[in-house]
Parts: sequence; C-alpha cells; structure tokens
Amino acid sequence: MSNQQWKAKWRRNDIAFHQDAVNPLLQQFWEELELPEGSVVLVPLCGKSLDMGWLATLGFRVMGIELSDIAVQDYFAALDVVPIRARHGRFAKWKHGNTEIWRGDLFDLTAQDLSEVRGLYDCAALTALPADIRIRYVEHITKVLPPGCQMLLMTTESPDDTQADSALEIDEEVAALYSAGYTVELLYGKARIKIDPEYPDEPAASFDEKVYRIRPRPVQDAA
Ligand SMILES: C[S@@+](CC[C@H](N)C(=O)[O-])C[C@H]1O[C@@H](n2cnc3c(N)ncnc32)[C@H](O)[C@@H]1O
Repeated sequence: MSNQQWKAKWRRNDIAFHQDAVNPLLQQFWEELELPEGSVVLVPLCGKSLDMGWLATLGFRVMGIELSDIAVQDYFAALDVVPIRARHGRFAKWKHGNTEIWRGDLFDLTAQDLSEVRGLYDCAALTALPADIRIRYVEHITKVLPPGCQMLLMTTESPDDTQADSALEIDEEVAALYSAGYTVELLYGKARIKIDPEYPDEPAASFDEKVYRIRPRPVQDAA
C-alpha cells in the first residue's frame, strides 16, 4: 500500500489491525532484550498501539513513527493528554511524558534521528509491508539504527506445509532479511487458527504466530 492508501485507511477508520489491549507476547518477551530502564525504544509503523503506553509505563522512552495524523491524535486523546508539537525536518513530533510519536514516513529517518535508540519493537510493521518493501524497510532501518540496537519482532506467518511444524522454525525470509549483521532467534512460535479481522467473512485461517529476538552480531562475525 502507498502512503496515501494508509492515510485513507485511517480516514475510513478501516483499522482492524488495531488491538484494544496490550500484546501479551510483548509483555511476556520484552525483558528478553534486557534493556535498561530509560532506554529509547523505536516503534516503527506504530499506529495508535497501546503497546507504546505499556513500554512507557515501564520507564522506557518511546519513539513511535507513524504516517497518519489521525493515529497520533487518537493515541494521545485516548490517554486524555495534550502533547507538545514541534517540527523536525519532514516530521511533526508529538510528545507527552516519555512518549514521542513522529508523524511522517519511516524512510525519511536518519541515523542522527535515531542516535539514542537502544531497542526496536516491531509489531505489524515488517509484516504490514509487501515483500519488496520489506527488503527496503530492513535495509533502511538497519542502516540508520545505532550499532548495538536489538529488536523484538512479532510476526504472523503462513504455515509452511513442507515442514512438520513450521511454527517452531525461523522463517527463511526473516533469517535472510537480517542475515547481514544480525542473529535471529525464535523466542516463541505457535500454530494458530483465527478469523482475520481484515476479512471477517472469510473462513478461519491457519497461521504461525512468532516472536523473534534480533541482535547485532559482534563486528568481527558480521559478514
Ligand atoms: C498494520 S498497521 C500496524 C500499526 C501498529 N503497529 C499496530 O500494531 O497496531 C501499519 C501502520 O503503519 C503505518 N505506516 C505504513 N507505512 C508507513 C511508513 N512508511 N512510515 C510510517 N508509518 C507507516 C500505517 O499508517 C499503519 O498505521
């Protein structure tokens, strides 16, 4: 989808991807990154995810990136707070407490913008993008993140019928996307069945739900 199409989706309130509760897998696995309290956590393609509030209440400094004004407005309105707004290059920064949401295009982020980031939480960011843009997304994000930054990646994947239990395997595409300088570990994988909220009239579909920890390889090991 183009940026205009995403913004139009928000205008139509066509946001079935939005969850009304904090992701329990985030709550279960976040501490695996062992980030010190106060670290800056990047949440790319954040929408108005409540997961950001959960990270902020743990004492992390949250930096969300989102295209849609509506998402950002809704996020702060739901907390009943009035954020301070400021311009930063091509972004509009909205800030309240230890949460900043930068309204703009992720591909406009620079290394300087992210110099303080120590962790990245990817929920429905990589997986929201089509395959060709996923490559561009990972290339860009890994180019502009500071060295040493770790990631927690949540995915929903189509089961691979050639494998006995593909939910317990690292997806080949995920491994390939991050192979240049990172190690990919599967922290959790479960085969599940559910109605896709984007297509509520379709029959329930099988999918693999996974959580990955992605950590930079020591420099001497990186290809
Ligand atoms: C599938 S939704 C996921 C939202 C959120 N992570 C969640 O779990 O609710 C993807 C979000 O990414 C935003 N988005 C898409 N492309 C973007 C880009 N290039 N830069 C910033 N945000 C983008 C969309 O507006 C949408 O809110």
